[in-house]
Amino acid sequence: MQMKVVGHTAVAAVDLVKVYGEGDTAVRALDGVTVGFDRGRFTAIMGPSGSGKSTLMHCLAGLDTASSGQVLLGETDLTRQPDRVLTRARRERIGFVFQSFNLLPQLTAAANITLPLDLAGRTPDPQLFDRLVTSLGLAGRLTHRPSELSGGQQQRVALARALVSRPEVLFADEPTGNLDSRSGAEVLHLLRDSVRDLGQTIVMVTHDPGAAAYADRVVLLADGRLAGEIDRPDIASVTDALQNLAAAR
Ligand SMILES: Nc1ncnc2c1ncn2[C@@H]1O[C@H](COP(=O)(O)OP(=O)(O)OP(=O)(O)O)[C@@H](O)[C@H]1O
Repeated sequence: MQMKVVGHTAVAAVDLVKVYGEGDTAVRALDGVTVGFDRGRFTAIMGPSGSGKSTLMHCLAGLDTASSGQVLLGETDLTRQPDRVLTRARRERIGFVFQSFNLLPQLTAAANITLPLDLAGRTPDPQLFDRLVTSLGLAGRLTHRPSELSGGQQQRVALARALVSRPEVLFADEPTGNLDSRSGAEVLHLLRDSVRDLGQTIVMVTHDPGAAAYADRVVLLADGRLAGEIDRPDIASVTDALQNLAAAR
């Protein structure tokens, strides 16, 4: 199946299949998923454990290769690129925020934020850097090392690091999974602000209906297939949808 790339789609999966293993033990983690993610929108991917959320995100982000189907990042079909192009796309076009903050302990917050750009030989845009550290509440923390920062502050450094390169898509994998509820809410607010203020596109995997309620849209997966979506979700609509999916199993 060919999908026409429309200008407002930042990243899309087209009839995406991912099979782990072979023969009797093969697992069809993605079973023909077609879904697009609009530019400048915040989408959460949800579904029961084992439904394929992480696999979908990893394939969309070029961290894993699909068995068949396409992943379109803008106009680039990531499934047809050699490793070096994939590596460049991950470095230059995609941002990541993970549950574990993945900061380098020996570097200051400022050096962690600019590290990917430094490695790529690019100079950070000073205005964007200042705007991000101010809006993320990090201005007074730039010379601190990760061990001198709270979990919430470390995740905000990771967010600044992801945003400072102006990625086409920011992928967030359970970004609040290691945070207390107050720091988690702060990070979710900041994700939403980056969509509103910078036009950032965000795709987030989460188990938490409270986190998903910050998104503009929820995409539901079950057994490796698309199982519905919710526009302008709130906690009640997401909780109901997840309960319906669990009851249907
Ligand atoms: N590397 C792997 N090798 C074999 N099977 C795998 C591998 N990674 C994932 N799977 C299987 O693929 C299916 C989908 O897994 P995936 O991690 O994408 O689901 P998920 O919805 O993110 O789950 P969770 O909510 O528990 O993190 C599961 O059945 C899982 O066991």
